[in-house]
Amino acid sequence: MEIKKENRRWLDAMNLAHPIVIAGPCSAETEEQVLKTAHLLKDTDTNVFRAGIWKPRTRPGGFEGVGEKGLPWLQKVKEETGMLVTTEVGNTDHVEKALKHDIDILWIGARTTVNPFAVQEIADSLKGVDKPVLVKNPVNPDLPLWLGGVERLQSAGISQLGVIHRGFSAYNTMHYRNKPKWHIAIELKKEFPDLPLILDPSHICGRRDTILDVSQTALDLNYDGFMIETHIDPDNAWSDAKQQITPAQLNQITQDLRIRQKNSTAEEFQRKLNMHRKELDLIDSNIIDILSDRMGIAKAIGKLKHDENVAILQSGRWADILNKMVEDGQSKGLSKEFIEEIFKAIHVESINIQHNVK
Ligand SMILES: C=C(O[C@@H]1C=C(C(=O)O)C=C[C@H]1O)C(=O)O
Repeated sequence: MEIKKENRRWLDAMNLAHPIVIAGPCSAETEEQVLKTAHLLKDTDTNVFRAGIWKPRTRPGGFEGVGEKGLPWLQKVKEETGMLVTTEVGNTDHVEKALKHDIDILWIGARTTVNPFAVQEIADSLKGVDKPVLVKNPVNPDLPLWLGGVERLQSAGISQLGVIHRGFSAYNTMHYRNKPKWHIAIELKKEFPDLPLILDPSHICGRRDTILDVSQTALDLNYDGFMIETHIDPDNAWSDAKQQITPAQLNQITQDLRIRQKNSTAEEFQRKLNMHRKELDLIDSNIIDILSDRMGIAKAIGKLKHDENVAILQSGRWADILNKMVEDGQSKGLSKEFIEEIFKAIHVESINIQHNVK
């Protein structure tokens, strides 16, 4: 897949002085709730109004969205506020209805992106339609699957594209609802720098108090903007109540965010940056040397075990190492999560190396 500047023309054409802000309720509930929220958002940095019309719920029986009757409410938002409007489409019927009501931007949700059949059907039903389509990451941390969704749209002739990072389901999410796994978005940005990348902190955080912090991380990583769930009365929202914020809170967040410039040519900045980068290069080489030495020793242990017919995995020893390293790391300001991730990767590689000892 090749992504060109042309694929981000919908965003560039807006000529925004700040990252794009897509805001609005998780779900359209009533016409009054939609319009009240929209009128409050009109006076913030919000550029695009969002509202879920069809809601994919984990279990049946909950509120599954108001359906087609909510689409005219979005049209009214457009007429009365001038904001563009967007909603999620999960099948061809949604696409047809959203187009009939002239929704400006469509997005494909995380639970749809996981299914190539569903994405292909949506892509086919969008043939000849010149509207931006944004693809949320699949619930599982699979970058090729995410990009595959974009590629299916592109192959169907949709040229205005973008992706939304909403985090990934995980067994142990710590304080997130969905783990951000920033490295996946960093990888995506490296491969496709022109593909608009939008953060959905609401689904990553699952709560209100961490939205600013997570959004700032995205700005530090040069994201193009945000999709943030916003409701006039979040506590009484019919879906995702815990993570929605009021328009006033959204306004505060967008004011508190620090927008970074992409780079600086200031001489002193460049001199110091280059110096520190040289230091990092040296340390990175040392890390590789140390890892290679460690794996050499693991190989020797593997040989001993092989000759003595002893199992490779030694859970007690491994648990001791992990505990000790987490403790050591924390005493030096490194987070438990980070140390665990690194040492789990080291352990798996060590096991693989021992496994290959003949
Ligand atoms: C190297 C060993 O084998 C495995 C790998 C370990 C490691 O790389 O530190 C620790 C315990 C074992 O699960 C060992 O038994 O010490």
